[in-house]
Amino acid sequence: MEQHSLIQSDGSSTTPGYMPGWGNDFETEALPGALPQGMNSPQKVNYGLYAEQLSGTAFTQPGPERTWCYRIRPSVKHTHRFERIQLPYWKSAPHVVEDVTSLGQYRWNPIEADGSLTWLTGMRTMTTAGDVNTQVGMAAHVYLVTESMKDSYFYSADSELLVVPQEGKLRFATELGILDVEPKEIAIIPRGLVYRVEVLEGPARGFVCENYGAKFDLPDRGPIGANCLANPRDFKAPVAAFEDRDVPSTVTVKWCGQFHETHIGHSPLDIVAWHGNYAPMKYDLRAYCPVGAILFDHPDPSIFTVLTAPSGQPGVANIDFVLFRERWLVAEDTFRPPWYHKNVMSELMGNIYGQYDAKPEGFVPGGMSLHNMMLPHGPDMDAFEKASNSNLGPDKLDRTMSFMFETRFPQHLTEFAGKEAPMQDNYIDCWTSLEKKFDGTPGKK
Ligand SMILES: O=C(O)Cc1cc(O)ccc1O
Ligand SMILES: [Fe+2]
Repeated sequence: MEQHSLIQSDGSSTTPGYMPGWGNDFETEALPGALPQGMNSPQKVNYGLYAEQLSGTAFTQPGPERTWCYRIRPSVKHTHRFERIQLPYWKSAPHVVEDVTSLGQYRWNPIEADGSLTWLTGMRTMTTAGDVNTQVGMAAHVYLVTESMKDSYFYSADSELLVVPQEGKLRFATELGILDVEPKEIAIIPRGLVYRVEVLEGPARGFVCENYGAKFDLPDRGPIGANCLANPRDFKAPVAAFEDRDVPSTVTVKWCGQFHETHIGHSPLDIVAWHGNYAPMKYDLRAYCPVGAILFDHPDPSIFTVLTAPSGQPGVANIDFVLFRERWLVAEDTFRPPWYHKNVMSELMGNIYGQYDAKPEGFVPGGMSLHNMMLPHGPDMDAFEKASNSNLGPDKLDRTMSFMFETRFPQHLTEFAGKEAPMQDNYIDCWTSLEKKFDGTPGKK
């Protein structure tokens, strides 16, 4: 066995296997007969395994999500005494920096990795919103990863993580199995799940939405019906994979915004079989089927929602994850790019690759922008002029993918975002040359 790999039921250690279906009740075993049938908690489990439940929702919540795990050692054996450690670039809400103002339109160039960084040391928080202690809101991060975690594991008690790779390829070796993810794919890592992150192709860069609140779910499609947007079958959970390795290891826990570390004598990725509906997932964004205007006008971008995390108030998301991908533009007599607007929600955008229609220049792959609550924004001068004057045949918006983390809570810049990250100081100039066309006479100008 390779030192840092999981053994799978077919004996291979490098090719992850996946099971389809968002929210499915999965069952999977890496050794035959390891999964109890007909019950969860038999007096003795086969192979001498321990049964352990991982509850991702309150026991009594409608539609509970939980997974039963059958493992070599119970997790409690993994958690002796915790020692506080510092990961100064990973911040949690509430976090308002005195001399950094979040009121403004902001844009950043891609952040580059500096030195050797792991999933933990390479996490750079850009914004935080809400409050991790009351389980509302989110944080937006950029990750820069050059090194695999070695005998080192992590879980977040605070949050589920939505991972949006932009460069490089990562492996999430989790308690429930392996997920490999690369640009144009996403991963969703649930609260409480232990994993290590390995670099398959580096350096790796991407974005993370850390969701402190209720889990991401597929949006209701309303009148769209039962199909399109993100279809449940395109989400994949890993098959069970475990390792039986007795080596000194560390487990880092994120808990109420603080990081603590404990030492254990073995790999915690020791779940041989599991069943349930609380699992990590990956999704290929190329499977997303956009629905949009086919005659005139520009619908609200909620039509491009991939996943939504509810806030408790119907229709008002704690977070929407929205995808602007390749699509045909066919609307007649229409200004086709996003309109100018102010929004009660706060919009953080990232560019995965290509050109975004409202910002042909400056919003580059790996870059980000922030348009906070009720701050006006919209197409830059070039986009406005082009879209106002072009001949409107069917146009393919091709080779492009950007996304938005949109939250009902204002997003506060971290010190890193305000002072260290490559902010474009001249961003708001992209609108200054929009000139007055009005001269009191009717007619289109
Ligand atoms: O570029 C943005 O600001 C995101 C966005 C896209 C869109 O199509 C409509 C509104 C909107 O906020
Ligand atoms: Fe917007």
